[in-house]
Amino acid sequence: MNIFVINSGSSSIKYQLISMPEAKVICVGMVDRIGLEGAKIEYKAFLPSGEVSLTETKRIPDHASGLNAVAELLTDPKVGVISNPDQVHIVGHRVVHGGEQFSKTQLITKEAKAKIKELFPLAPLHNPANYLGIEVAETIFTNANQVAVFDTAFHQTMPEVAYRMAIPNEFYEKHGIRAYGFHGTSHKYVSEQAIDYLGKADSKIITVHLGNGCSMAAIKDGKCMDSSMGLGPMNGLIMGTRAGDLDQSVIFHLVNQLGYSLDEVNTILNKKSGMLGLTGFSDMRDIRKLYDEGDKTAILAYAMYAYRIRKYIGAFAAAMNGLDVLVFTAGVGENDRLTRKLVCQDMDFLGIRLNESKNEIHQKSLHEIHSSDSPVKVLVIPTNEELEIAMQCFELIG
Ligand SMILES: Nc1ncnc2c1ncn2[C@@H]1O[C@H](COP(=O)(O)OP(=O)(O)O)[C@@H](O)[C@H]1O
Ligand SMILES: CC(=O)OP(=O)(O)O
Ligand SMILES: [Mg+2]
Repeated sequence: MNIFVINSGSSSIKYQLISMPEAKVICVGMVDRIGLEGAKIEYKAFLPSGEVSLTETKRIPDHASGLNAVAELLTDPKVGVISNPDQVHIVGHRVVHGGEQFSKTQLITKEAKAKIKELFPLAPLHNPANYLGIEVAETIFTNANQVAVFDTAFHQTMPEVAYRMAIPNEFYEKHGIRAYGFHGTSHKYVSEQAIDYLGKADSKIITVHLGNGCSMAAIKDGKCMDSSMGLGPMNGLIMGTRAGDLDQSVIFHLVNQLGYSLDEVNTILNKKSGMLGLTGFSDMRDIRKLYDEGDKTAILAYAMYAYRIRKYIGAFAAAMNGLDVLVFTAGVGENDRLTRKLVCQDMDFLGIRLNESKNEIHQKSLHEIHSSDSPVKVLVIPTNEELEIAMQCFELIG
């Protein structure tokens, strides 16, 4: 059974065609910089005759043209992996916000689509792009089942004490204002990998997902107990372009004293803050270069980025009354040794002892980076949201 997974973001589409149940990747790629100068499509296919990789730079005005271009590559007589779209049996979509309506993977029906649309205001950077991905996929893969896998679903086990906010009850009861948590597919995938690796289902785990968006989860006995993200994917950690936790009075000050509109404040906090606001760059590789040159803004930004993560480690260890495993994942977590080193420094009181030379070795698979006497295991685990989505689709329909 062929499952085509679409991870549709605000300016990119990541995709994989996976054959299940053997979890064999048939092709993988990404459409980047949609609607911007220098848009490109990356495509890598594993054909019986060998591997084919190509990058096409072309105008991609919107998600629809991006997905159509990918579908053309999939069925291309030379580099394609299928002869027509009907050879895709399921299309699995990452949908970021599922609210309280969706705590599980869901077949996409008319009603489900309407509910996903209702959630646009809660994840304005993500859900509209996810929705568009569904609409376009329905026109290309007309005979496939369309399935939604929600970022919020894994976090639905959080206890009320963690997800409720101390504002008047009616806002929760009538309007669903509460913490939801995001990147759940990734937190679920890496925590299950950690449990399998250690052979201990009743572990107390903290997963640290550091990509463009960053979040942490507290996971006890395989269940999510808390998340650093809230109503939308904005708060908690310092991210590429998002501020994370912020004193609410900053918003009122920006509006009432400095004259910004609420829309402008939203753009500032979502797109112009975080590492970008502090250093002028959102990509950690650029910031690392500045850091190595001794740039003071980069040194401070790195210190703040790590400090925020450290505070959440303390909080989540307290929430679970202990900690067995700390997991780093996603682009920064898997690759940036400096971040891991700064996070784990002086965490001895919690039982976290990093082995600095192990931390420096780059490996593309699950590996340990703690010292042999460390009570807490520290693991780097590559995430694979696309594979997790394919597995959940297969479980639902296959
Ligand atoms: N070798 C590396 N060293 C440091 N940071 C890296 C490296 N590779 C990727 N990254 C970081 O990972 C981020 C993207 O992570 P990713 O998980 O792909 O995010 P997203 O899914 O949110 O787009 C980039 O912005 C970059 O900062
Ligand atoms: C939920 C979220 O922040 O997603 P991303 O990291 O893909 O922006
Ligand atoms: Mg991601």
